[in-house]
Amino acid sequence: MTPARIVVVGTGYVGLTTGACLASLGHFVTCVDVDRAKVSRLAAGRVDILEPGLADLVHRGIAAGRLQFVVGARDAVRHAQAVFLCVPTPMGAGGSADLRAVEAVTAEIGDVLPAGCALVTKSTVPVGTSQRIQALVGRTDVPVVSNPEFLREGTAVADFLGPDRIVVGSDDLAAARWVGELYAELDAPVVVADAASAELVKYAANCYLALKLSYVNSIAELCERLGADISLVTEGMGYDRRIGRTFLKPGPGWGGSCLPKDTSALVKVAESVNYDFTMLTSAIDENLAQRDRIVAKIAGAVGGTLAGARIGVLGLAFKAGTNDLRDSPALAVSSVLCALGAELIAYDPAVDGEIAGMTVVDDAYQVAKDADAVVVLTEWAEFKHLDWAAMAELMEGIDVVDTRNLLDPRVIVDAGLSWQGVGRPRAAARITVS
Ligand SMILES: NC(=O)C1=CN([C@@H]2O[C@H](COP(=O)(O)OP(=O)(O)OC[C@H]3O[C@@H](n4cnc5c(N)ncnc54)[C@H](O)[C@@H]3O)[C@@H](O)[C@H]2O)C=CC1
Ligand SMILES: O=C(O)[C@H]1O[C@H](OP(=O)(O)OP(=O)(O)OC[C@H]2O[C@@H](n3ccc(=O)[nH]c3=O)[C@H](O)[C@@H]2O)[C@H](O)[C@@H](O)[C@@H]1O
Repeated sequence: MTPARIVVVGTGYVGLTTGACLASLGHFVTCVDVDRAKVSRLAAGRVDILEPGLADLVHRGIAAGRLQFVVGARDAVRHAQAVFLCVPTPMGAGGSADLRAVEAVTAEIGDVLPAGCALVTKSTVPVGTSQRIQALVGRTDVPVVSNPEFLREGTAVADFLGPDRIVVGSDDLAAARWVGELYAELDAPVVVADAASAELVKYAANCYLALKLSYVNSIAELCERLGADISLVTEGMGYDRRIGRTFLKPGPGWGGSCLPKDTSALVKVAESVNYDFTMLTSAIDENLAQRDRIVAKIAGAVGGTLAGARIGVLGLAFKAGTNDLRDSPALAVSSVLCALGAELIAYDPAVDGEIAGMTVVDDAYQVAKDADAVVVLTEWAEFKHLDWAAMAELMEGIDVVDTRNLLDPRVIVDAGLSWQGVGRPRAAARITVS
């Protein structure tokens, strides 16, 4: 297709990835943000988030004259053919999606958008938002199109350029199709839908993933109580193509910047049409229960009392491959441990700086020093390859709680330590009698 003039508003995980990737597909993209310092850094080619390939695409886009960064959406959109809204939609008071940023940008640019320019929501927004935006713009010559984004943090560029599908929805189907064509270079099915269906796809997908994870954490709990091994159970389940092999790993609960807020928002959307979405509220409750079970497991590892215990924490990010701490289960577990009186020494390969309630150090061995127990909360591969015999030497206690089932229990036991994971049999340290 002929390259289009595109404006992307918001340069976070989604906006920056969208801008840089659309530029790499040949479009002319202007990225806008309210954060002046961020815009200056990006204009100089400096990318702060940990996303493989993103900095490279930004550099190439700038060098090719197809990508620029500015402050001020109102001026930027005057010649745009499409404006992508990629601003935050966090959990608002009461649990619904907070649409203030989406509405603020719409109000800022509505009257200066050129006729025919598509106003595209890539931010995750509840059903009905397209209509709301259309009403706010108050113009019939500006079609509003929902184009939800499914990328994951840590693999944002690869996900954007190799998506499972592209969803475009609008009550103006021609506009939706045109937005779909902006991705023509990509080899992906395009689902063209009405606005409400497109908006709901996003929540339905994220909430399904959350349901799957809560289910797997529940099965892991059953494994512990019944003497089964979740790694074998999920292996056996995963070969069934109807179930699939991904999103079957138990952990300290699911988190991140989206699953928690999106599950909460969909419960609220359901409430607004008098539907009590008990299946989803159960998944949310189960996620809190999982965190509490993990805390209990850690307490058990230090003899039942966390007060005064020194716990070494490996991993703070909400999953491996990102430095994003938003709604991180690792932080949620840590804050309960801290509230119960534990002393926390933490290390994450992608996180530095101060975090309340813990001492953040810059290598894993410092975490082990004098620790009563070491807890793996994020599944960074490097934790697997630590010298666990050296870790054991440094530790005061012998317990390793591996909430991601990341480590090889034999390696831990060979190092003279005890291992316990989630939903798997424990591997106790061998007692050597001299
Ligand atoms: N993070 C993710 O992996 C994914 C996020 N989403 C959705 O995408 C949306 C954005 O999420 P993230 O990229 O994670 O957010 P983010 O917090 O990383 O970035 C948002 C950016 O928007 C800027 N911004 C805020 N208000 C603005 C305004 N009025 N004008 C211009 N810029 C403004 C902020 O300064 C920030 O740079 C959310 O709705 C989220 O649910 C969807 C798929 C994946
Ligand atoms: O809307 C969004 O923001 C995005 O939310 C998630 O992506 P992301 O937040 O990057 O993280 P995931 O990889 O989905 O992981 C979410 C949480 O589930 C946990 N998880 C994931 C997989 C698994 O098997 N087990 C498990 O505990 C992770 O550790 C993490 O805490 C979705 O996977 C994306 O498709 C979606 O676009």
